[in-house]
This record gives sequence, C-alpha cells and structure tokens, in this order.
Amino acid sequence: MNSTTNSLPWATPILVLATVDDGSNFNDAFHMTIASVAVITVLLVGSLSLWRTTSDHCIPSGPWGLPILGSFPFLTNYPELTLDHWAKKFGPIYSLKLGNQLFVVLSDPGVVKDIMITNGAIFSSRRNMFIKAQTILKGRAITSSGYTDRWRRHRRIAAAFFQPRVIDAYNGDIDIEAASMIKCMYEASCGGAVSINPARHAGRYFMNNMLTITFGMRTHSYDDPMVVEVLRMSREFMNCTGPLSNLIDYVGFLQYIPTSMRSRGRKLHSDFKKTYGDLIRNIDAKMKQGACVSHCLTKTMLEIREKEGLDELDMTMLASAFMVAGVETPAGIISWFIALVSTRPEIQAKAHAELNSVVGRKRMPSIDDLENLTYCRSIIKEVERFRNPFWLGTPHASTEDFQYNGYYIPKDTVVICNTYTMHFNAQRYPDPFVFNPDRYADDILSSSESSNLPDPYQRDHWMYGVGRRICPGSAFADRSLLLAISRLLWAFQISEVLGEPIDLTEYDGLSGRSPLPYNAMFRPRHNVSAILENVPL
Ligand code: HEM
Repeated sequence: MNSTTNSLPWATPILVLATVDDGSNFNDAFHMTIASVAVITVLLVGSLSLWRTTSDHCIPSGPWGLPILGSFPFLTNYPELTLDHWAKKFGPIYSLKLGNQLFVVLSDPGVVKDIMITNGAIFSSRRNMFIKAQTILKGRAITSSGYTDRWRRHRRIAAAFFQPRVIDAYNGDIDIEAASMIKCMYEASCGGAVSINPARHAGRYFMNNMLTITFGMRTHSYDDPMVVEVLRMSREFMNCTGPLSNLIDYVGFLQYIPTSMRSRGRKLHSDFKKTYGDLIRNIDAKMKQGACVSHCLTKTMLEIREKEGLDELDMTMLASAFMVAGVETPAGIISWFIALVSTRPEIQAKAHAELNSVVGRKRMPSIDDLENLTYCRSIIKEVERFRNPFWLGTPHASTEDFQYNGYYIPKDTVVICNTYTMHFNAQRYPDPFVFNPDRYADDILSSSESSNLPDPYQRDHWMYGVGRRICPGSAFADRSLLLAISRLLWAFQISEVLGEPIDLTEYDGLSGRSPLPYNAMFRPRHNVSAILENVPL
C-alpha cells in the first residue's frame, strides 16, 4: 500500500475511465469512443447527479458519487482504506453507489449484528454479479447464489462436510499434508541453507486438503500439472472477483462489450468445467463400475443428485467453490504469517517456549496438542485481524425493504461488513496497527467458535464473515491453519533474507489478498529431517 493509496483519489472523469482498465481494458478505438461518450455524459449531467446519493432522505448518507460510475473511481485501489476514511466521516452506517447499485457500509460490530445477524432473514442474499455469479459460476455455486432454495440445498451439502465429526475424520489426512509441507520446505531449502518462496508450499498443503475433501485424492509432487493449474485458477478467481473492483459488474452496457475481464471470466468458467468437471466424471464412471471411491464431496453429490436435483453444472460449480474458497485464502494467511513473524524473533521465541513445553523436540505437534498451543493460536488470530484477506467480506444483499434506527435500507441493497475499520478500532484493539498476538492472551476460543459469541464486541475478528452466509469451512480452516503454523514454528527459525525485506503493505489480488511474492529463510531448529523421514512428499 503506497502512500498515495492513503489519500482519496479525486480523479477527473477521464482519469477515472483510464482506471477502469483494471477490470475492463479499454484499448481500442471502439472502446475509446464509448469511453468518450461516457465522459461527456459525466461532464454534462455531473453537477446534477453528484448529489443523488445524499438526497434520498432516510437512506444513510454517504459520499457523493459521479453519475454512471458512482463512487467506483475512489475504490479501485485498496478500497478498504477509502471505506475506512468514509466510516470516520459518515459514521458506522453510510451508503454509496456504484452505477445504480446502492451499497450500505456497516462499520460497527453492534450495527453489523442488528442488521446482518438479527435480521438475517432479510440480509442473506447476494447480488447477481456479472463476472463472479453470471459469467464464472453461472449462478450455481453456493458462494454467489441468492437466498434461494438452490442455495439452501447447496449450503446443506457444504455444511454437512464441516460438522465436527466429519472434520475429525480428516484429521489423518491433514496430519500427513502438514508434515509433507514441512518436509518439502526442508528439502527445497536444502536443510535451511537457501531461501525459498513459501507460498507454493502453503498453496499445495491447502490444495491437497481440499482435493481430499472434494475428490478423495491428493497430488504426490509439485511437478503434477494439477498443482500449477489448481493454484492458477484459485488465484485467477480472486483476481477477477473483488466485490467492488469490476465496473462491468455495475454498468450494464459494459457487459455487452468484449472486454478482457469478460473473456477472463468465460475462460475461467470453462477451465473449472474442464478440470473439476473431468474429475467428477471420472468418479462417476468409477462408481458406476462398482469401484471403491473414498468418501468425498463428489461421491456424496453423485449419490444424492436426484434427490437434491443437482445437475452436472451444480456439481461442478459447487466443487469449484470448495477448491477456490479452501485453497487460496488460507494459503494467503500462512504467507502473511511467515512475512509477519520473520522480523519478530521475540514472537517466535515465545512460541518456541510454548512448543518446547507442550510438545518437546522429539516429535511434531499433533492435532491433539492444538488446544494447548494457546500462544500459537493467538498468533494466528492476530495475523487474521491484521491482514484479513477479505477486508470487504463477501457482501450480502437485502431481499426486503428495511428500517433501522431511522434509516431506510431498500430491497436489493448490497451490504458490506467493513472489517478493516472494525479490525483497526483502537477501543477494541489498543494500538491496532501494532502486530501483537498478546492481545488474544485470554481468548481460549477458536475463531469459528468466537464467531458465534452473542456479544459482537467480544468476537476475536470478522474474517469469516457474518450471519447465515458465514464461512461454512471456518472450523476446518482453523484446525488446518493452527496445525500448519504450529509445525512451521516447531520446525524452523524463520527470518528474512539479508537485503531482501518483505513488503508487509502491498498485496496481491482484488479479493483474497496475499502478500507480494517473497523469499524467506527456514533454518531447522532441531533434527527435523530424522523426524520427517517417513513422511510422504
Ligand atoms: C482462512 C480461510 C478462509 C477464510 C478467510 C474464509 C472467508 C470466507 C468469507 C468472508 C465468506 C463470506 C461470508 C459471508 O458472506 O458473510 C466465506 C464463504 C464461504 N466459504 Fe470460506 N473462508 C475460508 C476458508 C474456507 C474453506 C476451507 C472452505 C471449504 C470449502 C470455505 C468455503 C466457503 C464457502 C462454500 C462459502 C460460501 C458460503 C455461502 O455463501 O453461503 N471457506 N468464506
């Protein structure tokens, strides 16, 4: 995040349209003509329409928007900073517009609870986004569907996979994958002699976890082409689907123009169909031949497809949603964790002391140890507060008109839970811009448990979202993250590479943010190689 992103970019309309290139490449004469018409329209009617968003009486007030574009030009880079700036100016509930779409931004835990949780029957839908919902997921995958019967059916299927006893059944698998990640990092770094980029190791750990849950399989090496393809698709999804980042989502006529974003969305849809659709067809064929297929999402979907009315596209997109949601985001948390602790030896020393006392040096931390690794858990919670990959969450949408404390929120409003402002609130988190795991010293709950606390001001953070759409994979993510992070701390002394400081402010991706690529040193703390000898790669 460079310094310019801290100030609001009050760009001229022409600059504004240049910024659109981010999502919709205006690079030929035809597109420039359309851009020019839009600019002239802006200039002609701007003075009247600038006031529109503040003139709706009971709708919460908020920043002025430009006609056609609304507040889009101010939200193209690091939108969380702009939303935070406006929260300080307009308060815990304010509105803005992108195109004709009204947004309401909520920046206080109590207000979030009153609206998104207590009134979850009204605030649990999604806007039918052009790129994410219509182009990539074709309205099928759970994450982008409206609050419909189809969503309820898909949510039931997803939730069944993350019941505590089902998660327990995967303990053996995540145990192997976390050990394999440590072994691969040890070998790739030549026993700690050379620096490595940890991102692809973290990516493959979560990828193998999700392949096991979704398709009952794992990859056995980094050279498997599936590793590259799955990680590429997950990253591409995050880069195409930021909730505020594509003007094409909000300005209808752009959807009829052959922009690069539309092509990327269509390509990603067919890539999902090819990669994950093929895996589903293979499992279907095996089941028809009576071959043994391990318990997994795909097997379940195939068994209940008629009862639940699932067609091939439903199954492919639900599997794709699992693969996207469960890989890139937790892998990003591991990357932020390494980046943040690599310059904080005192935090690592405190974690090492805990690991020495709970686990010792002769074996790795196991899943049974996790509840006693309270400081390691505090570190993760602080990473998640400090560098939430989804500062804007996945916005919800309202399905009815609603009144709240004198405000009016019309049906079809998009509601954003502004986690950046909430995570850096100095009253809740003293010295909020300091990375300090000790702030969670008395917190004994996992994050998924914390998200059910009745008092919203006591919640550890808001990374998993809120209400009826809250992340169904949170308990599984908590467990696999804690196992990975405690093993990384147990195995290695992590540090920056001399002369290559890690950038902690800039990040990659429009949603699901990860740090920019970096290398770090992983020096073994003890005889890691002997303990990992029998672990598969
Ligand atoms: C660190 C890891 C993760 C983070 C930060 C995360 C975050 C989120 C967030 C913010 C939402 C939107 C919640 C809302 O609408 O209020 C969400 C939804 C979702 N997540 Fe996760 N998630 C993570 C891991 C996972 C995993 C491992 C899975 C496993 C498949 C998963 C599956 C889903 C699904 C299917 C949805 C859509 C739910 C719906 O719309 O009803 N997530 N996640």
